[in-house]
Amino acid sequence: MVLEIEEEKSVFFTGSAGTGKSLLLRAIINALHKKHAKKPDVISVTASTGMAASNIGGMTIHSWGAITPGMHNIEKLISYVKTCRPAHQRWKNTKVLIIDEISMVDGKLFDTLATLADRLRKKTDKPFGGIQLLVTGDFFQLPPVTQARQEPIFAFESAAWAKCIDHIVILKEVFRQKDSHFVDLLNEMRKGTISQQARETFKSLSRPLTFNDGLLPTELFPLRTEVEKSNASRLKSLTGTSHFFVARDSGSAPEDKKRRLLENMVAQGKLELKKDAQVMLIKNMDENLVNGSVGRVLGFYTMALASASVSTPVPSSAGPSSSSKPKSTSQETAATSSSKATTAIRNVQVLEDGHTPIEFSSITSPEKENASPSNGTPGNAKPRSKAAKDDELYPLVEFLTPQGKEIVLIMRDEFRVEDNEGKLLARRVQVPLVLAWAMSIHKSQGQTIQRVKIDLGRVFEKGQSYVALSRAASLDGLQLLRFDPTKVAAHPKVIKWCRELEAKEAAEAAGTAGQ
Ligand SMILES: Nc1ncnc2c1ncn2[C@@H]1O[C@H](COP(=O)(O)OP(=O)(O)OP(=O)(O)O)[C@@H](O)[C@H]1O
Repeated sequence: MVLEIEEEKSVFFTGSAGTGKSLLLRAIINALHKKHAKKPDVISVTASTGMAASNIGGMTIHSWGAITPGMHNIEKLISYVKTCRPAHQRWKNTKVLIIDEISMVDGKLFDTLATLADRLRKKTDKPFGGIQLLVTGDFFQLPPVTQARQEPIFAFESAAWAKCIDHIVILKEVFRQKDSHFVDLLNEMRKGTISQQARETFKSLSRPLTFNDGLLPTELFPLRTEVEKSNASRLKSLTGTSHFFVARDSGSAPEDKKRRLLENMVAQGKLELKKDAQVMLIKNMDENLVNGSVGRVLGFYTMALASASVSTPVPSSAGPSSSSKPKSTSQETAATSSSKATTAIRNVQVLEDGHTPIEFSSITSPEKENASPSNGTPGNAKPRSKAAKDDELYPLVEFLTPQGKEIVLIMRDEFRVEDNEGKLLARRVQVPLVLAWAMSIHKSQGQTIQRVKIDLGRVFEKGQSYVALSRAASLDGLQLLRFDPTKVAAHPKVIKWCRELEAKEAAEAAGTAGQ
């Protein structure tokens, strides 16, 4: 595939859930940015949804191309693009266009993009105006959003697809799930041929999941209202004091538009948390702590106190101030700072009570926090001068990660919406957490979740079941209620397309072997 990309061919790489498409895409983007460091605007990074785009540091395909959703009149679209100078420049300057989560790109939109590229760029015989496409996603996952449950038209059905895509790569090895039995079950779902044995296994997953660390499986729902209801009732049942985090909002959009933009953000306007609340991180920090990591709130502490509780490694002379020993965490070293992660204090050490930060330094209470920590390495903390001023109490969260557990103080982070010209329309500064007893299947796409609960009785759209089930890292971490084989069926158009693709791949492989 590297060769094909270097030869400037347009490539679509796909594979079932967890085969590493996102990881590979990030590596490709990094390599391209390095290669074109002197002319970064020749690389355009986009995705079908805002969430997928933010995970790869890109923008939605609609924003990138200045496309008004639902508008298919090419002349009007061309006139509009020409009034948006940055978008027009992007159309003219881009050499490589990356599109992630292609399964949610409507076939008609794909044709529109191809026509716009032909019309807005210098004349060429090459398809898509000569732009090299690097496209990824899995058509067995969520389909394009349609009006009134109309039949979706997938990108592979568009006239432009066959002309533009030169090379298709199917990734085969699944990395998310280590258990080959689980991988086989998910593959049966993909193909729409679920054996009797697989049915029995799926049915047996209705048992309750219990863990002794207070973290419950995250329940995945098709609708946002169901998610909100479930999280609210769980939070209400906790007896602790509520801590409210009110977002600091700003931006230059007119008030009405700004309100709408802010309402659509994953980060909430008013986040209510309590000790023991189950939460999910909504920003990527590194490979270990990602958008989707689930944890439990241990308590609320200042940044200075948490900074004083980080140790690299635990200094022999500076043990905890009480006789209690540090509770072991999977990572005994403080995290190195990452340019993206500027709003958390990583690897906070706590006492044996499981929630109180150890004070390695001389700081003993929030009141004394102007003192500088002598031993602690404040992980990714902001400079001390800012810390001294910041006396807000932030949630200290114990996250469950693929490497074990990590305790982190989560501070405020920035969420932005910009227009086609890069102007800041809306900005929200908020703690990057949401309640995580429940979440929507839509938001879970792309994530790996250690513990998942799904009620298939609620699922109504093709692809939803596969996305939901394939988020689970293991069968041990999956609870499945009301299993119904008809609810896990993939879209027949996708099954047919995939069979043809695999048959073509097998024929090509046989041809190569026979030469
Ligand atoms: N080559 C690899 N070696 C080891 N682990 C990998 C590799 N590729 C991916 N992983 C891990 O497997 C998990 C799933 O990877 P990733 O999210 O990239 O898959 P995906 O194909 O994009 O999945 P989905 O379609 O469900 O979004 C991640 O935890 C990732 O770190």
